[in-house]
Amino acid sequence: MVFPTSTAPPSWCLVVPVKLLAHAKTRLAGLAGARRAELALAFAADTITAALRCPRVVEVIAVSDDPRARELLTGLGATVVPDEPDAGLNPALAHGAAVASERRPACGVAALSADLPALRPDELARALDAAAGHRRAFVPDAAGVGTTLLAAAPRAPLEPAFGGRSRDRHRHQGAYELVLPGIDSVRRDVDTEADLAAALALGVGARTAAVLAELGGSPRPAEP
Ligand SMILES: Nc1nc2c(ncn2[C@@H]2O[C@H](COP(=O)(O)OP(=O)(O)OP(=O)(O)O)[C@@H](O)[C@H]2O)c(=O)[nH]1
Ligand SMILES: C=C(OP(=O)(O)O)C(=O)O
Repeated sequence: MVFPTSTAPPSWCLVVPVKLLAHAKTRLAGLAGARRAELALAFAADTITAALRCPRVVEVIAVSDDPRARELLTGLGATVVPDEPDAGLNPALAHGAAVASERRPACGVAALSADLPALRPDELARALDAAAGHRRAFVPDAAGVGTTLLAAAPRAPLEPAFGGRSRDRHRHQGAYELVLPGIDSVRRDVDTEADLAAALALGVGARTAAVLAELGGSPRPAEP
């Protein structure tokens, strides 16, 4: 997207939900065994590292009660807030969005899945730039069933409806569906071993690559 020279591109505050690692990525238990929590944390860390490198992103707010996640993600530069009201994914996202709006009232707020280990900052910028023209907009996941990014303009309510077939839910709510070329890494969430193979083909971040290497694979890290 081209912005007039006198106008800065819109800035965004991202909200990234990270549930207790012991309960995360259960569909990867066969692959990761006892390292499943480690792998879930690596996904979140790579997602947030890429998000923080995106020039449109001024702050990443991780919503998590997991002590290991809180420590690592704070060290990466995220702002970490408690998982309130402790009522599941969408209430956690609404809480993070409220914190984001209070801290950054001039910014758009976008919820981003924590399981995007191949995420690239330039592709995230492309998606956020496309979202900027809309009150609410979303990116469907690679399978076309769920959602990986839900964005709201400054002062617009986020109204997250993630979980299961959230693509249909967000569409029926009236959020604009972003259908764009060149955002594969934003859409590539990883729930299953097949998803992970697809993410590896795109190139995963360093922390995911390291955990997979310890598990015996030979992943291809993403370009910096
Ligand atoms: N803070 C917070 N994040 C959540 C909660 N539930 C899910 N998430 C996050 O939402 C995203 C999607 O999570 P799910 O699909 O429910 O679970 P998952 O751990 O990815 O995978 P499965 O165990 O295979 O279902 C991930 O980033 C999770 O960390 C919650 O109650 N609180
Ligand atoms: C929560 C979601 O993702 P998943 O369950 O696929 O991780 C979603 O797509 O709304």
